[in-house]
Order: sequence, then C-alpha cells, then structure tokens
Amino acid sequence: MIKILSGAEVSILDKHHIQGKGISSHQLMEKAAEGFVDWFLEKRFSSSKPIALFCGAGNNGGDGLAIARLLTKHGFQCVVFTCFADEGSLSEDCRINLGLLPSAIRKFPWNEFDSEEFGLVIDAYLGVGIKGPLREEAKSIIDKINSFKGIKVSVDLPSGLSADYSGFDHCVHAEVTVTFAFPKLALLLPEHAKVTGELVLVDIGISEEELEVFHSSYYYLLKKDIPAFHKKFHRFSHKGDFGKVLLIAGSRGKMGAAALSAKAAFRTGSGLVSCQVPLEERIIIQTSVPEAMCVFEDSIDWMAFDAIGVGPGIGLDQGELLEKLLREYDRPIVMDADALTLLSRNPSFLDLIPKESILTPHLGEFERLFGKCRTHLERLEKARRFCMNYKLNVLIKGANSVICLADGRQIFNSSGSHFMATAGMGDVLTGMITSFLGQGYSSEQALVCGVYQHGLAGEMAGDMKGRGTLASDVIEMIPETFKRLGVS
Ligand SMILES: NC(=O)C1=CN([C@@H]2O[C@H](COP(=O)(O)OP(=O)(O)OC[C@H]3O[C@@H](n4cnc5c(N)ncnc54)[C@H](O)[C@@H]3O)[C@@H](O)[C@H]2O)[C@@H](O)CC1
Ligand SMILES: Nc1ncnc2c1ncn2[C@@H]1O[C@H](COP(=O)(O)OP(=O)(O)O)[C@@H](O)[C@H]1O
Ligand SMILES: [K+]
Repeated sequence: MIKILSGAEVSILDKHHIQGKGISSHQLMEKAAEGFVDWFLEKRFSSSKPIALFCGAGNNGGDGLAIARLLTKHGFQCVVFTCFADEGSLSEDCRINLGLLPSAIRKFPWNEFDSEEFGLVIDAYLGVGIKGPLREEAKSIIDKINSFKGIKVSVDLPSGLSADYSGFDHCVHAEVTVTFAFPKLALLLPEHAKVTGELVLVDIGISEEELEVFHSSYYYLLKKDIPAFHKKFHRFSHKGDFGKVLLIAGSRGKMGAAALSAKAAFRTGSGLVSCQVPLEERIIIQTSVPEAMCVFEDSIDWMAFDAIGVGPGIGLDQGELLEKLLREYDRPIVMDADALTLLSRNPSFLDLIPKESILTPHLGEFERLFGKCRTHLERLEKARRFCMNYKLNVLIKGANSVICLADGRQIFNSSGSHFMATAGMGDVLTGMITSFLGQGYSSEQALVCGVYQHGLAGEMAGDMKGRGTLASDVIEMIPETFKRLGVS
C-alpha cells in the first residue's frame, strides 16, 4: 500500500530519494517525464493538430518542458506556452530543461495560446508547490487553459488544486491527471471529481519503504497489494474451512437484494450460504440461488454462523430483529443499507455492535449516521474518530471507496468503474465481504480483498458490457478476479 503524503512533504521525499539513490534532482524529473510519456504513448492519443504544453516556473513546469522534449523525440509536434515572464524566476531543474528544449519546439507566452490550433493540452503550470491564494495572473492562465475544449492532461495535479485541501478557487478542469509517486490526497476527494478526471499513477522509482517513514494515516490500495491479504487454502481444505455465512437480507419487493448478496458470497468462495428471509418470500431465493439455504426467524441459532451480513433490503421495520442480533451475536458482522438506517434511528444500538464489525454506508447513509459534512475530509475525520472510539470499521462507498479501520488508518481503493453506479452493487459487496469474514479473514483482510475485488470485478464487467452493466454481471466476474490476482 502506498502512503499518501502531504504536498509539502514532496520536496523532503525527493531529497531523501535522490540522496539515497545517488542521483540528481534533474534525473528524478527526467524519470517523471519518461513515466508520463510512456503512459501517453500507450494511450495512443491521435490528432493531426499539435500538442500545447503550458509550463510554469517551478518543477511542475520543468516536468512539462522535459515532456515536450521527449514527446518531440517520439514524433509529436509540441508547442510550449510559458507561464512566466522572467527566466530568472525559474527553479533550477526547470531552467535546465528550458535549456535542453530543442530549438525546433516553438515557445510563446501563455496569452498567445489559440485553442483552435491544438489537438490536446498538457497542463504543467502548477503542481504541489502552490502557496496561499492564487495570484491574479494565475487565474487568467488557468482560464486560458480551460478555454480549450478538447482533452486536457494535467501533470501531477490540475493547476490550481492544492494537494491536501478540499475545494478550489480557479482550477484546470482536466480530463486526465497523471500524478507521480503517490496520489495526492486532493485527487481522491469526490468534490474534485470534475477537475481531476481520470487518475493515473506513475511510478518514479520511489519505494513504499521510502514513503513509510513519513507520518500519515492515509494509504492507497493497489492490485499488487491484494494477494498478501488472502488466506492460503490447501489440498486438504474442506467445506468447513470456506465458512458458513448468513445473509439477513430481503423483504417483500426487495428479495433481489438477498439473491444478489447470496450469489456474490458463493462466487467469493463461501462453502455454505444461508439467507434469513420472510417465509412467504423463500421461493425467490430457492429458485434464483438454488445453492443457498433459507432460514426463518423463529428457527435460528445465529452463533452457528461464522459470519453474518445484515441489511440489504430488510426494510425499516426490523429494528427489533437488529437489536436482538446485535445482543446475541458476538463476532464481527457486516452492516449495510437498511441496517445502517435503523442504526441511525436507534443510536443506542451502537454500543451493542460487536467489535471489529464493518459498516458500509454510501454517502447518503453516512450522512444519516454522522450528520452533514461540508467536505470529504470532514467526513473522513468523523469516520476516523468513530472507528477509533467504537473499535469498528467503516467503508465509505463511492469512487475510491475509503476503508476506515478501527486503528485510525484510512485506505483509498483504486479499483472500480463508473459503470458500478447502478442498483444492487452494494448488495454484491456485502455478500463478498461477509464471505471473506466467514472464510476466517480478519475484518481488515475481508475489507481490503472484498472492496478491491468488487471494484476489479466491476471494471471487468464494465469492459465487457459498457453502459448497462448489471450487478449480476459483476457477480459473474468475481471468480475471474482471483485469477487476475494470481490467488487460487
Ligand atoms: N516526487 C515527486 O512527486 C516529483 C515531483 N516533481 C514535480 O515537481 C512539482 C513541484 O514543484 P515545485 O515545488 O517547484 O512547485 P510547483 O511547480 O508546483 O509550483 C511552484 C510555482 O508555483 C508558483 N506559485 C506558488 N504559489 C502560487 C500562487 N498562490 N499563485 C500563483 N503561483 C504560485 C511559484 O511562483 C512557482 O513558480 C510536482 O508537482 C511535480 O510536478 C517531479 O519533477 C519529480 C518528482
Ligand atoms: N463511480 C464509481 N466508481 C467506482 N465505484 C463505484 C462508483 N459508483 C458506485 N461504485 C461502487 O458501487 C457500490 C454501490 O453501493 P451502494 O450505493 O450501496 O449501491 P446499492 O444500494 O444500489 O446496492 C459501492 O461499492 C461503490 O463503491
Ligand atoms: K499541473
């Protein structure tokens, strides 16, 4: 997992790195530019018109100048728009890269940019180095960049966005942001979705160990992290090792929620899945998920289950049932959907929730539980305090869902797709996380594997189906995610 540092720590990180590796800061900048260009070539952007690069006076501008030189080598026609009046104000590496710019690359002051003449814009004006409120000229430069209606790719950060805070005054509206070493916190906040666009992370050779020495409780979860979180099963593993889980889900008219979470639990590898459903609705489960068993309220020994997921589609008249469950079951449970709304209506239940349980609110449910938040950072802080006080885990769902752990760490997920913003996706996730808990995973392992693989299955289903991807399509991709990760 990559630790997310503050913008101000980037220059300290750079210093440690270049000293440790015995390289120059110019070589590190070259590595960043090469990483950007490798991604750019892979993307195969094509246009008959040249590329415009807006370059500032700092190291972000230095990156832009190096990128212009490298792209020209690859046959692209580049034009540089300088966002500085006087070359005396340039950072050292920016000055070096200005000197290395081939004379064939034309340079103009930023205000001479004519958006009609270009096929793509690269924004290397401001990165993590902005301090204080934006200067007036900076706002005009940002407006000029935004006057371009085609694809704008921002280098490290959309110019104008601060690395660590929520909100912005003037900011480049990028379609893609290519960021270096670690994703800057601001790139993961939903209120910035319109300005950051797609997020691409480029490795510039800074290791996780180098980041680990800094103090931060924010992390970014990558595909390569997942196999280590998985439990190993062996030749002699039997059905019992894969767990016996119960999903308390569904009610009249909402039985789909139960079917989706039960199917997802099987596809995640559960040995036995039972659904606690109203007696008169059982046929829906027994025909749509014949592998599942049904249990009914008056005949249940909850402690016989290795894990329980509660909430999808149960309706808001199940307060008594929820209270009884919380009093009788003492292992971590997964609480989602209606269980969360019931919790927000009955705060006294909070003290009954078994330690290390997992609450999975989307933003609406989060608000009902914790009140309105003006920014995502405020939301994260509330969640952190709650998790540490109650020794519970909260998953704040959305793009880049955040796993908030009981020990205060907060992990942003990197998988997922906008095709997942459709009904039933949360029910699938509840089934997956409950399944992992039932297989003997810790709450942290179950969350990390469940959340990442749910997003990965969503990406894979989205690649196949595009618009109109269903939660059921995502369930069918779950087994593929194990293969993709090399987990057997
Ligand atoms: N480890 C990393 O992440 C690396 C970062 N590099 C690049 O270096 C960048 C950081 O470079 P710098 O620290 O030089 O900073 P920037 O280049 O982001 O910003 C400095 C410039 O912003 C101007 N500025 C600051 N506050 C302003 C305000 N309020 N209004 C208008 N202008 C303002 C300054 O006058 C200066 O020209 C990163 O964003 C990244 O692009 C890469 O070169 C290499 C490695
Ligand atoms: N734009 C998106 N990008 C990535 N993941 C998304 C996006 N939109 C939704 N998701 C994921 O889909 C799931 C939706 O859950 P939820 O809102 O509870 O759905 P439902 O109530 O319909 O089951 C969450 O895990 C969320 O992270
Ligand atoms: K930028």
